[in-house]
Amino acid sequence: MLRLTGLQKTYPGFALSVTLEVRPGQTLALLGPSGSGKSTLLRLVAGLEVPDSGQVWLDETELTPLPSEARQVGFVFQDYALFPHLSVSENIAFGLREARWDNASIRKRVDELLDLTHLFPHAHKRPEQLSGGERQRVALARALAHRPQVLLLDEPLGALDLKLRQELLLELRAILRQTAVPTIVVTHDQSEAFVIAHQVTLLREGTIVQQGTPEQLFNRPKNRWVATFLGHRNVFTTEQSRQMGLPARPHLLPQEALMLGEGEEARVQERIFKGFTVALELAWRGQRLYLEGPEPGLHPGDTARIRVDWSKVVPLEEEGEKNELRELLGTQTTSIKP
Ligand SMILES: Nc1ncnc2c1ncn2[C@@H]1O[C@H](COP(=O)(O)OP(=O)(O)OP(=O)(O)O)[C@@H](O)[C@H]1O
Repeated sequence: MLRLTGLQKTYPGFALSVTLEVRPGQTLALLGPSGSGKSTLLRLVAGLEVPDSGQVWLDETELTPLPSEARQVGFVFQDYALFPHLSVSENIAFGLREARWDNASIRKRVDELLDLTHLFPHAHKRPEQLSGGERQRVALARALAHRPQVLLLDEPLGALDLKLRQELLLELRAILRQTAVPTIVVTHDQSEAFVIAHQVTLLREGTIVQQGTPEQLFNRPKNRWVATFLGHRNVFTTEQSRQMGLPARPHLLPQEALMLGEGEEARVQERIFKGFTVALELAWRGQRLYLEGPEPGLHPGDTARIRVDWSKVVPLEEEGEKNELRELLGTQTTSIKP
């Protein structure tokens, strides 16, 4: 188990302060906007930065006083940092030679990793002869070579184009599940975090805003900032909620709370064809509602009918509001009957 307890680091105009755990075999995705402190957190765990206070623990061992090379941490950097003059096999073997493994053990370990990352056909190529996705896998194999106790991946797919990212994401997920090393993956892409991680930690300006499983975060976002960051539409302020007849606090109306074709009248304002789905924007109770689904046969200017399942509406905290209040209000979800 990897534990960060009261870990703090301050730069001019920025303060990171985190406490979190990554259980054995689990992947934690660190999600947050640019500048929220994701890379700083990884660097603190890797021993590339010294914290102002707090500790990093691996099981019962405190890593904080140990230099980076003594921490048994595997790190994949955003740019992969491969050695350009070495072959794939030599890149993977590099750290093992440095650690004075014997030749037979190195050969065996490199073969295992070439197999795990499907790189056998490319073993003798140099990085410049590889595709972006292949380079990414070499960096991963190299980070895993010395059987690290912790794996840290900083935007592991960030340098790749969208299609390749999607392909490699599932592969990376499979490799991480197979290696079962506690892993922290930094990403700023919520869908990537959801696919890859058992737990997601959402960081904003150096502070953890919310953590939980992907389902917990997505289905029960804490406040409007989290809901919007995770890609939700229909996120309303207290004032907008009041106009719709909801209690006086912010709310999320998730897609599954909205039923088209029955209920109150709403005016279609926008229609966006997206291929597999069609998105509509509806004017309803003084607000704009966003709906996405199968072809509705509706166009701007048409009158639609919409029914809201109030039991599925999610009350949100005002930003900065205390957690206790949310727990109290969580029980009120089903009592909304405007
Ligand atoms: N060595 C440093 N000296 C001073 N400030 C730093 C240093 N490293 C990071 N920072 C600042 O700390 C803040 C967090 O940076 P960090 O790189 O951890 O963010 P991030 O969430 O990883 O961002 P991105 O997604 O853009 O990579 C930023 O405001 C950055 O300017």
